Amino acid sequence: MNQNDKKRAVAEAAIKYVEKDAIIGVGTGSTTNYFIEALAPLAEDIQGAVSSSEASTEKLKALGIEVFDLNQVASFDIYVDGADEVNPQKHMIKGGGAALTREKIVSAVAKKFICIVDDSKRVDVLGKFPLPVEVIPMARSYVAREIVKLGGDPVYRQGVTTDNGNVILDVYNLQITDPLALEAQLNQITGVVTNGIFAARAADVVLVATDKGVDTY
Ligand SMILES: O=C(CO)[C@H](O)[C@H](O)COP(=O)(O)O
Repeated sequence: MNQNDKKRAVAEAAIKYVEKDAIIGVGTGSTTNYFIEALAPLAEDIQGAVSSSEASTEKLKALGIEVFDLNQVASFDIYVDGADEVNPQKHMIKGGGAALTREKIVSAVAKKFICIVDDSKRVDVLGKFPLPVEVIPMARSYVAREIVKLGGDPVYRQGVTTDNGNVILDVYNLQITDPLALEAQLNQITGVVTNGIFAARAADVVLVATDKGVDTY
């Protein structure tokens, strides 16, 4: 099975968590795009979605799925999203698609985070994938210097502006042995909007597509 087949398989497996009349939290990225496709036949059965990016919003609306403003929704059951890495504790690195801040906000409101990945994303220790950090543009160089003091190598993601009008620093060479602590520490740097470690809000369920099928943990 190639990687796209695995992404499709794991996205389809997440459909079993979608209940009638539910509002579904929807992430961003190529795996999530397969989930959005799989949601299409259920458009009439669900109330709608809350979305973590302009890109996903556009796709959901094109399928006739209503997209609610998060401020109109006090609570909803599931948030479905991909990840760039996930460890056995269900901590993740996210933000390869630059949507990390809205992903963190929408997933914070969801009762259950369902992470959908192919097996290339499974790791023991987070940090091989460069950690995305969303930064207020005028703070970019300051934040980069502070990250160097923490042992990381930040690289400005050229040509990318987030949906919130900010920039991304991708931080290389971090061995993230304490994801909770590093997530909090990075968020303390003035000018950081958020970082792509999802440990304070880990996944509740991880679905992993392998050659043998979809595992759940
Ligand atoms: O965090 C994300 C976007 O900001 C994505 O979930 C992550 O990058 C995985 O993407 P893909 O499913 O395309 O591999």
